[in-house]
This record gives sequence, structure tokens and C-alpha cells, in this order.
Amino acid sequence: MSILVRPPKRRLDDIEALTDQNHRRFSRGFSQGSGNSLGINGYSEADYGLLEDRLEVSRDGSRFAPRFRDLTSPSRFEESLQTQRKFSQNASIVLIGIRGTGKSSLAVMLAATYGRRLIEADRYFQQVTGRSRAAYKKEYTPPQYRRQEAIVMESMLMDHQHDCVIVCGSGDVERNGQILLREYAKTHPVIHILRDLGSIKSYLRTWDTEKVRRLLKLSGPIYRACSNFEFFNVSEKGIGDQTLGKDSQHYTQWDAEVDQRAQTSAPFLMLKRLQRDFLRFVAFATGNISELRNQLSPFPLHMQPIESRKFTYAATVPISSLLERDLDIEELESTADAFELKIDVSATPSAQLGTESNLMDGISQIVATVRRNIIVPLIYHVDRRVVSANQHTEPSRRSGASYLELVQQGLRLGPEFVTVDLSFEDSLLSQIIASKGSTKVIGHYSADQSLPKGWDDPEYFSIYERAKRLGCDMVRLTQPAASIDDNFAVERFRHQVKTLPGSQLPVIAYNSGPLGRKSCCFNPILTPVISRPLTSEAVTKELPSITIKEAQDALYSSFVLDPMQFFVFGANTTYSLSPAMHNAAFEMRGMPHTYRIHQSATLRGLNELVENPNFGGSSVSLPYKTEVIPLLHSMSPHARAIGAVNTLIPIRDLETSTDNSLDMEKSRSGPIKGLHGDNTDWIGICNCIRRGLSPANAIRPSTTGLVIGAGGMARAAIYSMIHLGVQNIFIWNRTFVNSEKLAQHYMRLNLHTLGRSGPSSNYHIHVLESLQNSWPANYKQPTIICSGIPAHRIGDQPAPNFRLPSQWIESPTGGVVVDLAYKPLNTPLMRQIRSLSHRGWVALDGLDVLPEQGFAQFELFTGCRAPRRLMRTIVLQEYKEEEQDADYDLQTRLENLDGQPM
Ligand SMILES: O=C1C[C@@](O)(C(=O)O)C[C@@H](O)[C@@H]1O
Repeated sequence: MSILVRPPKRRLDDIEALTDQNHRRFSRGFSQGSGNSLGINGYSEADYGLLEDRLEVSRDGSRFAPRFRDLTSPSRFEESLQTQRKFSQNASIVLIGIRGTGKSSLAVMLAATYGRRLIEADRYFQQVTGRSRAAYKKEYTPPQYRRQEAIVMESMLMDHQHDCVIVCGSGDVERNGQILLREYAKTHPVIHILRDLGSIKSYLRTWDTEKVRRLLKLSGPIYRACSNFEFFNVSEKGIGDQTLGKDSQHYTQWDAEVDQRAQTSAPFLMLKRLQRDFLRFVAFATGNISELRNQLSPFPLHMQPIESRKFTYAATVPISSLLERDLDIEELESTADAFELKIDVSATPSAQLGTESNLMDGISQIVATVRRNIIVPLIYHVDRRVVSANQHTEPSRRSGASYLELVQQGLRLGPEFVTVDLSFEDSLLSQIIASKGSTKVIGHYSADQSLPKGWDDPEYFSIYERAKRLGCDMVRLTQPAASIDDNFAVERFRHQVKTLPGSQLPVIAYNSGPLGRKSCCFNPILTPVISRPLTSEAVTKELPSITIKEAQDALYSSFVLDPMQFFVFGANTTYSLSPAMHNAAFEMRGMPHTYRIHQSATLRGLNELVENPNFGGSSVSLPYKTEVIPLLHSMSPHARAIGAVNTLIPIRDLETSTDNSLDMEKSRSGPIKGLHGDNTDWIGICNCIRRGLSPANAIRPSTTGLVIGAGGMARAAIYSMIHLGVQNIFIWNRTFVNSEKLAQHYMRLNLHTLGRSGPSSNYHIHVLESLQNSWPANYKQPTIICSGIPAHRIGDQPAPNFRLPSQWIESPTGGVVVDLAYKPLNTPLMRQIRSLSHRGWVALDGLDVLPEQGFAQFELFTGCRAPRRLMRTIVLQEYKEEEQDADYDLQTRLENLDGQPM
């Protein structure tokens, strides 16, 4: 009787034949050119066992310990895996990595979000063979187990090529497993999951640090050799420790989060940022554009490619600085449009990362940590030069091989942009560009000294043409300025490229060094800038010579841009926090604009604004959000659907398209021909929902939303929910007929939203009659709730003191409640929800929404990124001065403002 259990539909002969084919294919593939052939014969039985022991680790480490000391270099794949990184939309996604890295939690998130089937190797083995791996090993000899393992793995991958998330066990990367995975990675994303040593150690319990370090060192090359992507799971403080003491195999990070929530009333959820980072990473890596849009907050600038915008900046940050000191990454990014990580080291000193000693692991960890703290695209730039620890020694040059290895490592991390140094030969660059996947390539050329004819040298044109021929998406050229005239020359060069016939690549061209600063100010896209905390290292690390503020100052003082005036227009706007918020943002960015209150008892007050040639735009407050509509020349589709406008943008040229407010010229004064209306309230609400929604409540077809009220804010709230893909939306309002009208409005609109499977209009708006009723039986309890009713007394109407009926807040995983009121801040509804935080309820209020809608408004007003942390801070500070609520501690909220990048 055969001991091998075959998965259904497959016969052992097929599998063996296939494995043989794989072996032959791989033998052929790897022997080509390199001479590093990996034939099946390259492995001995002894290797097999050794590798298994290396990676097949029981949680107490006992099985691993005896053979550990024997280990030598583990990987036989001397070529790193190079694939095109292009996949079919529904290709199954594989996660690999050692135990304790959080693979299972990440897989659950992915499967839940994408609606994919989750296949876990260990469970699959048990399903197929009827035994756990441990039981199988006890019963059979190691070669028998390995043969069975190979068969199971092969069927697990080949029978589930589409619509699955497959989590491989550590046993899956022994010999056959590696071969299968490498083959699979040609057509499927295979993601290597890493984590810091401390968190892995707390998972493996009895292991000492040295053992875990050695395991990481040995396993890293094996996992890298058979994966095409890499994701470093950055632990949130407190999560790693939570897993201690839990012995269930399936106790995941997610469970830890639920436990965590039970113990604390932390308003923001522990795994939120990991979920955001991972889902975005997967959507980008797999080239799933609609999913990527779902993952991004709907801020206007997020929807616009950087290269199509004018005067954008990349904050350049050397990895050496991040390794040397504890820098505030959010501050480094602040108002930049991109974050450029410059790889300027050749080894990662272990002490600085605290854990990893390997450069590739170090880069992976730094990139993940940077991503955790930024919202802008990442540019991964490997500097050809390497800084030396000794400041007096000249930087050394990297070899082509080491350069290639580092850029390939970058591509594994799925950055939005990667640079390729055009001083390397075509063959090396083509290799990189062929495997770029969704990443855009910037061809980079930095001359050590000015070319003989400076920017008029024909060499620059040939470098540009070469970058184009190689398939770069953008070109970046720079040389040190020898004289101030070089700055005029570079402008000429940029202009000449732009006027070449045919379509041309976007060009970034500037002079480096203090003399070149002028050219940096006028370079239109992705000008490299230095962030204030790095200025002391500018010279030694060859960093850019200007800050964003300096570059912006120059544009205004040279009359390229004009100072503009902005307003908040309403009947009673004296209480508004918007002036303080926007003025602080202008000042930080080096913009000479002003933002003031413009109060008027009638709509006519608007005339005064449009007669002002420096009018830049206005926020619209009550009661004019709907009244203003007939006066508009155009409206965004969002404002049209909601039926309310809270942002006005002046139109100075009726010829330009007004579909998108960002396409209109910004910061240029002149007569006004019309007004364009937009709405950012829905963006503020949408973003607060996203921030407060725990991974356990990820939006699915069964998710239910509830909106309280039927006024302007309720309209925006429903629109946000539809946009987020909520299909079952309920309205409760004191006046029933108003709820019905609102429901009919959205049902008639039949909006198309970006659902998981592409655009759909599959939503339904229901009306609830009485707060006394039980929750409708056919629907899940709501997990997303928005209240748009004022909380204060209006005229002789008393404050409504609204609280949700207890029978409507029975969701077992809690949910998020956004109360749009902030007068008072601590409404009875917010108090009710905060008291339920132990059940997973998260409360966000009007002071959370106001800055979020303000960021979007700032983008529409200026075409530039808003300084988010600053605007959030100002709103809380100003509010504190205006109103005191003894019950509510705004100070703690102010102190916890970091880490909300969405
Ligand atoms: O509702 C509001 C508040 C606001 O009007 C203010 O007064 O700050 C600003 C508007 O953009 C926003 O839609």
C-alpha cells in the first residue's frame, strides 16, 4: 500500500512527471549563461534534511536545536529571481517566510479584503493526508514525509492558481518547494514576509536572540531566491508581547488586536496601519489599479500623477541618516510630494537597526518604516557612490554587480519609483527595467563635473534619448553649477526637450551645489529638496541645497506665482477654525497667501469676492452650501451628486477643462470669469471612516451603514459610504419624509462606485422609522455610523441629546461612529461610543473631520500638498482656546497626533 496520499484529481505519476519537467526546466534555465547550474543532482539527501531542519521549526525550538550548529551557506540559487512582475488580475498570491512574521494575519486581511479563498499549507496538508505534519513525521520516515510534502505543495499551488491567498509553511521551501515557488513566481506574486527579530523571538518563545538572528541570516537568501516581492511587517508597540502566552497555532496578530482593544480604550486601532500598508503594497505590486484606488484616500492630489503636476518636490533622505539617528519621518516628508530614499551605504551596522545585520533586511525594514509614516510615493534611489564612515575619506564607487543587487532589492519592495543610473551599460539597465513591474523608472544621470559645453553639450540630448530608448518613464539630469549662468542654460535645455517633436518624457534637470539653487527653484517636477532636520549633513552627504519653503519663496518673489486671498463664506463664520488652519499651512509652505472670514447675510456677499483679482478660492459654510449652486459655472461630479458645495474655485480661463479643479491654474491672479464648485466634506467623512474602521470590520457586501439626519452633512455621509463600497445604508431622521426624500435622491442617482470587482452601483438606501424598533432582521448590525445632526440648541429648539438605541449597536466587532458636530465636542453620542471602546467601538468627531476636509480643500486651492500634522494640531489648539469642556481632555489628543497618515 502506498503511503502517499494524493490530492483529488491528481495521480502521483502526473506529479512526478511534472516535478521532473520542472527539474529539467530549471536545470536548463539556470545553466544558461551564468554557469551556475542548479540541477536536481545538485542536492543530496543530506542537504534535504539539513534544509528541512533549518526551516521547519517547532515553536519551542526543540526540533531545531541539535542540528543548528552544522549550518553552512543555505542557498543554491546564486542568481536572484528575476521576473517581469506582471500578473493576471486574479493570480493567486503566495506568502512565504519563517514563523512569527505574521504571515497568517496578513493573509487573513488579504483574503477578507479581496474576497479570496485562504489556503494555509499546514491545514491543507492535514486535509489532504488526514494527518498533521507532526503526526505524519512520527508515523513515516523523513524521505517519505518529504515526498508527501512535495506532492501536497505542488497540488496546493497548481490547483489554486487563481483567486486564492496561499500561505506556505516553512517546510514548503525545502528543495522541491523552492523550485516550485521560483517557477510559480514567474506568473504569480510570491511575497516574502519579514519581521523584526524581537517580535519573531517572542513568537518562538524559548529561542534566544542569537539563534533567531542566525535563522534570519540563513533563511533570508532562501526565501529571497524564490520570491519576487518582499514585505517587512513593522510591529506596532505592544502587539508582539500580546502573542506571548497564547499557545494556539492560529492566534494571530489580529486576535492580539482584539485582545488589545479589550484592555485599552485606544482610539486608533493597532493593526490599522499595517493593514493599510500591506493592502496598498499588494495592490501596487500586483498592478491592481482599481484596488489601489480603493486603498487610497480620495484626496484630489492622490488621483493625479505626480509628473502631470507643476512644482512638485521630492524630500531626499539618505538611509545612512535614518540608520544613524532617530528621525521623525513624518516631519521629513511634511509637505513634500514624494519621499526619496537614497541608498548611500554598503552595509547595515547591526547596532543601528537594533536587530538585523544584513543590508537587504535593513533596507526592507527601513522602507517599511518609512511607508508606515508617509502618504506620498516613494522614490528608491541607489547612489552609485557610497559614503564612508570616515568623513575625511572620499566616497567609493559601487561595482555594477552590487548596484544591480541593490536596485533589484528595491524593486522587490514595490516602490512607486526607482532610479537607474545611466552611467551603467545598457545590458545592466535593461535587466532592471525589464523587471520593473508597476514601478516607474527614472533614468538618472549625475555628472561629477560640468560637461565641456555645459547644458548646451549634445551629450545631454543623447543621454536623454538613451533613457527613452531603454524604456525609462522619466529622466533626471544634474551637474554641479560652475557659474550662475548654468542656471539659465538648464532652463534652455528643459525647454528644448519639451519642444522636440513627438511625445517626450518628463525631465527633471537642475544644477547641484549652492550655485545651482536657482535652477532647483524653477525645475517643474520632483525637485530634490532637503528637509530641515538634515541640513547639518547637507555637505557631507551631498544632499540637495534647498528646502521646499525656499523653493516656494523664490517662485513668489520672482512673480512666477502670485499671492492669493482665500475666505470662508457664510452667514455666521466667526467661530470658524478654518482661517487658523489654512493660514498656518500657507506659512509653513512658504506661500504668501491669506485666508479670512467673509460673513454675509445674503448670497450677494459673494460678488465682492469674485471682483477681487487675487481671489484664490473660498470655503462655503451654512446656509450657502446649496444656495450657491445656481451661481456656478461648473461643479465636480461629487458636489453634483451630493447636491452641496463647500469649496469654490475661481475660473479665469473658460477654455480650460473644468472637469477637475486641479487642472485649473493655481496662484495666478487676474479677472474671474466664473466659479467652480466642489465638495470636500465627503472626503473628510470618508477618511475618518477609513481611519476608524478596524481590520475586522473591513467592508464586505454584507456591511451595513447607518446615517443619522437628512441634512447636508447626512447627504455627504451617504455619498462617502457609497464611495467606500457600503451596499446597505440606513437613514434615521426625526422627520421621516426627509429621510425618504434623501433615500430616493441616492436611489435615483444610481451611482457607480469602485467596488472590489470594479465599478458597481449595487447599493440600497433604506429608511428607519423609529428609534424604538429593533434592527431589521435581514441585515447585519451597522459597523459604520455617521451622525450629521447638530448637537447644540438652535433657536428655541433644545439640544437633541441624541444617543443610539442600544439594540442598534450590537455588532460583535464594534464599529466606527463619526459625529460631525463639534459644538459641543463631547456630545452625548460621542460619550456613549467612547464608553463602548472595550467592545471595539471607535468614536471620531467634528474636530477629526474638519482638518481632513481642509486638506482636500488646501489641495484644490493651491494644487499642493497640505501639511497635515500641522493643520490637525492647529484645529485642536484653537478649539481648546475657544471652548472648555471639563469632561474632555484635548491635551492627550494633541499629544497623540502622530502617525495618522492616511
Ligand atoms: O462645514 C465646514 C466648516 C467650514 O465652513 C468652517 O466654518 O470652517 C469650512 C467648510 O469647508 C466645511 O465644509
